[in-house]
Amino acid sequence: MSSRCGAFRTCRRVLERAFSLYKAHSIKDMENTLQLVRNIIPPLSSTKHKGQDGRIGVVGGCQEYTGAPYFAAISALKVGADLSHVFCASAAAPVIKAYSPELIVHPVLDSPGAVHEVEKWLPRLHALVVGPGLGRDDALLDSVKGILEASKARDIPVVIDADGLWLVAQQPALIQGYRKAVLTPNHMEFSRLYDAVFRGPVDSDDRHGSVLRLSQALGNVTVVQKGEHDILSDGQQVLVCSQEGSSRRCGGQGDLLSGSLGVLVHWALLTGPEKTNGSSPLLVAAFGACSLTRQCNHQAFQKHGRSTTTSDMIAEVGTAFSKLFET
Ligand SMILES: NC(=O)C1=CN([C@@H]2O[C@H](COP(=O)(O)OP(=O)(O)OC[C@H]3O[C@@H](n4cnc5c(N)ncnc54)[C@H](OP(=O)(O)O)[C@@H]3O)[C@@H](O)[C@H]2O)[C@@H](O)CC1
Ligand SMILES: Nc1ncnc2c1ncn2[C@@H]1O[C@H](COP(=O)(O)OP(=O)(O)OP(=O)(O)O)[C@@H](O)[C@H]1O
Ligand SMILES: [Mg+2]
Repeated sequence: MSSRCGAFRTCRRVLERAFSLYKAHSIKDMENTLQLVRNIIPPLSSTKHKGQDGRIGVVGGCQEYTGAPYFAAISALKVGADLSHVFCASAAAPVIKAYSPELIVHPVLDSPGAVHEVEKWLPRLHALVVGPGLGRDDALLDSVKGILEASKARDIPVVIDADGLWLVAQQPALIQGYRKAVLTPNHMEFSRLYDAVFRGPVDSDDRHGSVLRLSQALGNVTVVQKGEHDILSDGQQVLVCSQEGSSRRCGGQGDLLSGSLGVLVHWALLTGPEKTNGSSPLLVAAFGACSLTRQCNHQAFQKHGRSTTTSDMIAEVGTAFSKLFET
């Protein structure tokens, strides 16, 4: 048998597995995957010290966008991280600090030594969320490139969202093959990434195939395409999250998702694949963050209807988490 033939068969097996999973993704499958999420959640215990359940860093926040990094960082805390840092441009720092005394805010991203300033903290961080409210200034993006390289060198998991995905679309090699990266594109961000990698437009009739292919082309980086249903793949499996949300599409929901995912990724990697039934821990973590965000949206909408905002959703994180994962 030629190696080309073997590769074709392997590829077909992966596709068949992925497609059968997609087709079979019923309420029962959702419940089974939620059970895997429950397995990665660390017990609350009086023997643990501060920091053990997660020290998360968010890289983002500039003059224009201060809400996005705040939403991501506060969501990480509300989900259960012990400490949440924000590394932002100096103009954003006082604003973010004023939103919350709970966040540790470093006004370093636009300083000449930005990479070094963030690198100093990396040994103390369990995961980074890169991109919410980062903006697209070339100098900031250049520093973020250095921060990503430094995180990879230390094997730190990274969730890449928003303008972090803009950077990855310019330079896919930055995360190529880094298995501890999760990308969380919205509709537009996914199209941009797909176009950058395949030099052609997405087939909008084949969302799950597109997500699977993008993950494979990037060397099995986990990809979460957000939308009416969230489609998740690690290049092997495709999962669909259809947890009931609402029709309210206020800005900032994606930031809640990426911040939550920062913590869940850390917990999932600590737990390991034995507890996720062979599925990738990162894929299970991503499914958890998608379900949680949508459940927060659902609960907030029941109370606030059309006036629902992301702050209302963040207020629901505790009860949504208990309902989904602690039943
Ligand atoms: N409070 C804050 O500080 C917040 C700050 N944020 C920060 O803003 C920065 C830019 O992020 P982003 O998401 O606006 O940029 P991007 O993905 O280029 O989208 C731009 C355009 O794409 C389109 N579009 C989007 N979805 C679509 C869909 N489903 N289907 C079809 N089209 C769709 C839509 O185009 P339009 O409809 O206007 O033509 C949209 O206007 C980033 O740093 C982020 O973190 C946010 O986090 C929010 C809270
Ligand atoms: N049409 C939809 N129906 C139901 N839920 C949706 C829909 N579109 C997005 N969502 C949910 O909203 C959340 C955020 O996805 P969205 O596509 O709005 O991200 P985003 O554009 O990055 O948000 P942000 O404004 O924070 O940047 C996800 O949990 C996703 O499942
Ligand atoms: Mg976004």
